[in-house]
Amino acid sequence: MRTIESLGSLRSRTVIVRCDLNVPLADGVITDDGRIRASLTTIRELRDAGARVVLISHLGRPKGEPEARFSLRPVAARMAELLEVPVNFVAQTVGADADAAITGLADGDIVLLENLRFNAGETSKDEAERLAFAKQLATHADAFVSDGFGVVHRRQASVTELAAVLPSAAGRLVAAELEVLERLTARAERPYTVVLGGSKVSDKLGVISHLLERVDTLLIGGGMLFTFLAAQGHSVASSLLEKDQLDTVRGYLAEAERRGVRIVLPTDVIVAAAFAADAAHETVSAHAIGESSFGEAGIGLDIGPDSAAEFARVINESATVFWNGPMGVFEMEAFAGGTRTVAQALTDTDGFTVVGGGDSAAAVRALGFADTDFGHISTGGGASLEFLEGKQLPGLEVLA
Ligand SMILES: Nc1ncnc2c1ncn2[C@@H]1O[C@H](COP(=O)(O)OP(=O)(O)O)[C@@H](O)[C@H]1O
Ligand SMILES: O=C(OP(=O)(O)O)[C@H](O)COP(=O)(O)O
Repeated sequence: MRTIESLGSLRSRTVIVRCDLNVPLADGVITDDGRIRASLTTIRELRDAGARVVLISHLGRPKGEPEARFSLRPVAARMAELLEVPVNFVAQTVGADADAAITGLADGDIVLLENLRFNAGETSKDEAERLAFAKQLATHADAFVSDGFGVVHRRQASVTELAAVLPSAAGRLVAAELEVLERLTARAERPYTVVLGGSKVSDKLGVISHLLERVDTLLIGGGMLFTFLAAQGHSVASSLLEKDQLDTVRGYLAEAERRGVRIVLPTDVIVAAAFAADAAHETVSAHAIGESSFGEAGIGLDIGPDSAAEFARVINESATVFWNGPMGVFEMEAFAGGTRTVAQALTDTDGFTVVGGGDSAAAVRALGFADTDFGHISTGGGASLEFLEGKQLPGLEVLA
């Protein structure tokens, strides 16, 4: 992969840096700045080299037009604090204000543009539209550094097309992530366990068929577990469910059995009356979610204590563990227990452990664990999962 060195001298050159600054926010306040910190190495290096630095990123999933709650403005402020230099924020991604801010940069200056996904071209399915948007982004730039590891699995304008219209290279975060994640591919020490949870269920179900070729055990928690329970014929009441994936999941269960891969599903679940921090809740058998006191209104928001203990036991016996996706709605204390037990097990095991994903990383830090408690904390969840399933990632292919 091309490195920053391949771009030659960057003094007085305008360099666009694609970061993944998609941080969790609560009422406009950043609750975990891990992804901002992870992007600083490349930014500092470019600044020190005398480059004029233009930072771009997405935040959340706005649908091609501006939405105030997804603004990157708070990120610029936090980045300036961490770098201890000004980071100018422009409330526009492309257009006259962005042009003026970029052309006005002096050597070493940094500007952060507004959320890429406020523009339909960024995530368009139409390659010509993505290319047109990438060309707009590239108007005043001399080079492109791709450092948003969390999005390298996305075919989006700022990830793939931008790399084609400018001299481009991988940033230091992307390079560092790949170096560590290599240990989770063919060289992974066995037994190898992958723990899956979170809420991006349809994205993550897709990786399972390839993971079955590579791992010994899959532990399933988070929002994804209900599609598995439903596929086995159990009622899940109002829990998160991907109805159109039931047959696919039945296929995974059969395939796992054929291959001798263990898929461990929770045996107990914490069911709540509503999706709220103070909702009434109770622990029920995973096979009787519909029979909780809340009937069909019940929502499964965490794995139960027996399941968490079983997951911990499997993790402790593993030589390699990759974990993506919280086991429950950890943002609410009543539903953080499963995530806490799994995090503790990763810190206790002698095996090599990797936690991947914006929310998973935020979860372990929010629960009081330190980055050094794990072998590696990856900034990418979906990206690292697709990498370890052996897929060619579009955002990396364009840098080869
Ligand atoms: N049972 C559940 N129902 C609904 N949401 C859940 C459930 N379990 C976990 N979540 C949510 O999943 C989110 C994180 O999912 P995801 O984005 O897939 O993880 P990551 O960013 O680590 O890849 C968290 O905000 C958490 O509240
Ligand atoms: O948060 C992210 O991914 P993750 O939840 O898999 O870690 C990345 O910023 C990618 O975001 P996306 O899944 O909306 O493309």
